[in-house]
Amino acid sequence: MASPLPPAPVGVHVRAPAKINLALKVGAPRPDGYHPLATVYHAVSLYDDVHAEWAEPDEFELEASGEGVEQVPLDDSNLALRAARLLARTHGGGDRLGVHLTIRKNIPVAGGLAGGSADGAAALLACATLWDIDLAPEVLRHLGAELGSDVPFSLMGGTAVGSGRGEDVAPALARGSYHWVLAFGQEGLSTPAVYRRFDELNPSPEPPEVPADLMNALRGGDPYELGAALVNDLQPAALTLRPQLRRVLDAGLDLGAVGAVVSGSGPTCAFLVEDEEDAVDLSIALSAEGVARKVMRAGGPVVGARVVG
Ligand SMILES: C[C@@](CO)(OP(=O)(O)O)[C@H](O)COP(=O)(O)OP(=O)(O)OC[C@H]1O[C@@H](n2ccc(N)nc2=O)[C@H](O)[C@@H]1O
Ligand SMILES: Nc1ncnc2c1ncn2[C@@H]1O[C@H](COP(=O)(O)OP(=O)(O)O)[C@@H](O)[C@H]1O
Repeated sequence: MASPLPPAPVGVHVRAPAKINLALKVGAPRPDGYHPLATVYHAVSLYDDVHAEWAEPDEFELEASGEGVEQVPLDDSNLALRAARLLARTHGGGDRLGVHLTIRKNIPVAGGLAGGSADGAAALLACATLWDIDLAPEVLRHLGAELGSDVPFSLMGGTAVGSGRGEDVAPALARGSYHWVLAFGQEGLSTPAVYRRFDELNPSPEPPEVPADLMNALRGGDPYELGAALVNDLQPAALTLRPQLRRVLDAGLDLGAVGAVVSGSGPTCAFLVEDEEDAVDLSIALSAEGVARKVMRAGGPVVGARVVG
């Protein structure tokens, strides 16, 4: 007797990574209010998971659980729901599609780690797979840019240079893998508020450029060079809004990190160390200092949003 066919998949599971900005250079606001950026994104091994399952036609449903879930909007402003609706509207071919999305969060909300963007990217890919909509990666990234400036990078992953408002991404020439320790803040920071404070602190910033020393360090793959080259123009703004972050950064450096930087608009602080052993040591020591809500290890670069299983 022929063996029975495997059951049809009932859903799609996509995993998408957090990012840190190894460099974040910011210019003066454009007429549309966005700031021109020259940034180097780096995807790290801290992930949100999104499951997509069929729902009734025109039904778009969402549930969420995990880290910081009480701060995740469950209405139409959620980036995963927005992604599903955008894809259905633009590439659904007039079909009455529907989806039930389940988000499992590990990336802290409003942490400067692009957790919402990861969910948006994951939902785009999960729905495209579920609904059998075959799109080229650049088309998916183009759709992602409509959701948020960081979403195209969440799809791409790796280490990449971001320009425009951050949505134009191109893989960076980078060697090696890096060990990070991440220190989460007590409360999130609002990205628009940090950009506004940047404007107050920098009335006429230079046009942003990716720092040559950082690109050289990435080409060489040396953590010490990379540690010395980490830079974030939003860091002074984040520090004036959250002065206690200075203590976190200093504690990590005193305890042996080879580099320290606030990730994006903060408040997560990212520490670079030489190897896995140093990452274990630093994460234990930093936890014992009691300066952060939670301390985690992560490696990078990792791939962008991917279907799992
Ligand atoms: C600061 C960065 C650095 O990678 O990351 P996070 O700290 O949020 O993770 C990003 O620029 C955040 O990107 P993202 O969170 O996707 O922002 P968007 O949804 O596009 O925009 C939210 C708001 O941030 C401000 N914004 C964002 C991007 C940009 N280049 N200039 C801006 O001024 C605007 O006030 C905008 O209304
Ligand atoms: N799926 C989502 N997960 C987290 N936040 C989301 C999501 N969808 C929309 N948001 C909104 O996006 C804001 C920024 O969240 P997030 O992407 O986690 O931080 P950041 O922009 O600092 O990287 C949150 O405060 C929340 O209001």
